[in-house]
Formats: sequence, C-alpha cells, structure tokens
Amino acid sequence: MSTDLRSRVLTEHNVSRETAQALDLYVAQLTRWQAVKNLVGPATLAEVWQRHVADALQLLTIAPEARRWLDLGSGAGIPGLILAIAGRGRSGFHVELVESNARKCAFLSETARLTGAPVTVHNARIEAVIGHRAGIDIVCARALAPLTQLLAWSEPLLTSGTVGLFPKGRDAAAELTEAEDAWTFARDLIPSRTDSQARIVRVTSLSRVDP
Ligand SMILES: C[S@@+](CC[C@H](N)C(=O)[O-])C[C@H]1O[C@@H](n2cnc3c(N)ncnc32)[C@H](O)[C@@H]1O
Repeated sequence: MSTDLRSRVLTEHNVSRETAQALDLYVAQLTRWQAVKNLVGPATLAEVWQRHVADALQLLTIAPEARRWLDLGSGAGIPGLILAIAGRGRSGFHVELVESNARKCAFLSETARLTGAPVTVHNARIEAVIGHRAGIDIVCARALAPLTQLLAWSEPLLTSGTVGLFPKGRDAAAELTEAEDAWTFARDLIPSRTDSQARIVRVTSLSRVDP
C-alpha cells in the first residue's frame, strides 16, 4: 500500500480520523478476502486508495446533499460500501447494495458490520429488486454494464426523480451516443478526479424515445 496515496486521498476528501480508521479497516478486509476470494482485479490492490477509495469518494463531492443511495452490482463495495463508510456520520445516510454473488455479499455484510457502515445488502439480481425501491436520491453503478443497460435497469427510479451517477472510462461518449438512440434524458459528463480519461455520467429526467 502506498502511504503517500492514502494520505493524499484522505486529505483531498477531508476525511475525519474515525472515517480514516474505518476506511483502513475496509482496505484491510479487502486485502484479507482478496487472498482467497479474488474480489477485485489483483493488479488494482496495490493502488487501492486511488483506484477504488478515491474513485468512490468523488461521487460524494458530486452529490453532497444526497442521503439515500442505491449501488448496482456492488462487487467488493465500490462505490457503495465506501460511500457508506464515508457518509455514516451524516444524518439519514444509507446505501443499498445490490449484488448477485453470495460470496461478495458475505464480504459486504461482514465489512459493513465491522466499519459501522449504514447499508442494506441485497443478495439478489438487480432486475428482482429495482422495481421495489423508493425514496432513492442517487442510483450508481461502476464497471457493471453499458450505459444503455444501466438506464434500462434504473428506469423505475430515473423516471421518478432519482439522479444516476455512472462512472465510465474513456468510452463514455460512445456509450452516451448509443444510449441516446433508446432514451431521452438530461446528462452531464463530469471529469473523473482519479483518471483524466474517465468521466462520470450524471443522468436525470429519463424517458423512452418515442418509437
Ligand atoms: C465487474 S464487477 C464491478 C464491481 C464493482 N462495482 C466495482 O466497480 O469494482 C460487477 C459486479 O456486478 C455483479 N452483477 C452483475 N450483474 C448483476 C445483476 N444482474 N444483478 C446483481 N449483480 C450483478 C457481479 O456479480 C459483479 O460483482
């Protein structure tokens, strides 16, 4: 682990000592489970503070007022569990994590318990749960599916006032073009703080394109 990177990330995000301890616990858990369960790309663990922690925390800076989050395809809790750890001191802050892989859900539940992160873990497929969610401020998903698919899954929320935040790589513009064939929506492309090539697509006011 790079101590410099850790310090830089904690300073940039103005993280309290308690939250820093909880994030350290998250990283320790990820490292421990990774040895046997392979939760993230092995090469990314050496840069966990930049590639995963900072990449997740930047969403809080985009939506500082949001309290109720839904993270689709959470995997090892990126971004959802990291957001919950950082936001746990904020009144009403809560993150729902949807993940179909039971092994990853075991990691999410154990790490949330150890860090005191306010989450609900849904060990389920997105299709089975998303139509039953309400009162969600932000739906997010990283490294899960092309934007068109993310919009299709999130339709019940994005047509009802929820905002979508979808971190994307250098193909963000192409994914937007494809999505605009099927959907009408307002959107911004926000530069990523962790990768100069990457963008976070913010989506609001979704509706289907008339046939
Ligand atoms: C490539 S990983 C990304 C994980 C994490 N968001 C990240 O950025 O590191 C995608 C995750 O989504 C989960 N997943 C894929 N399709 C899903 C579905 N339909 N419902 C629930 N989870 C799903 C997979 O099990 C996997 O853990």
